[in-house]
Amino acid sequence: MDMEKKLQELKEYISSYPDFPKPGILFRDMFSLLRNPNAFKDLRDVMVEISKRNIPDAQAVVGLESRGFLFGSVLAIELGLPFVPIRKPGKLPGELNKVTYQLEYGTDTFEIQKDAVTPGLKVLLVDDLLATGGSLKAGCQLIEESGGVVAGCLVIMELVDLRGRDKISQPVFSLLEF
Ligand SMILES: O=P(O)(O)OC[C@H]1O[C@H](OP(=O)(O)OP(=O)(O)O)[C@H](O)[C@@H]1O
Ligand SMILES: Nc1ncnc2[nH]cnc12
Repeated sequence: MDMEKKLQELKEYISSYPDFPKPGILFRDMFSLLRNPNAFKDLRDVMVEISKRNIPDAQAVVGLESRGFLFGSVLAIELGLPFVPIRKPGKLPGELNKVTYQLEYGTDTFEIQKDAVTPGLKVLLVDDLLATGGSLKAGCQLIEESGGVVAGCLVIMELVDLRGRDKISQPVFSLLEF
């Protein structure tokens, strides 16, 4: 596979919306890519190759609600690994671990089911997009506080100017840079 060529082509499928959802935000919409079945398949192939190459020891895929579920679940099936969700508060049953993290204004909470993370479990953490890095950092913290190890993070899009990756101490792999 010519990875660079494929990534260039995939980037063309991402639509951009100025001033959504707030003035000053340039929203990168990956649903325009998912509408094209061949582009979605190519994206899947690239995700699988990058994960196998860089995070070969992953034992589970954890996805961040909600757009992270789309890519995390595809990757889990392709890699033959369990899929585990990290959800916003009040959605998961059973015993939970929680982390509260900072948003631009205020705070939010992520939750994970305690029995989904066995001690030392090596996790591949997946989300659609890395902006300020607050969500991915909170996801890493939650996995590690639950006893797991973040072997690596994979995001489809990275907004490089926001320098979100500087907040994350674990390896971060991104497919499309904006
Ligand atoms: O790097 P950050 O500044 O934390 O931003 C990135 C996060 O923001 C979006 O999630 P959102 O909370 O909008 O959830 P959604 O996937 O449910 O739309 C996106 O899906 C990432 O999870
Ligand atoms: N600019 C952006 N586009 C799409 N999703 C986002 N989540 C956070 N920032 C975003």
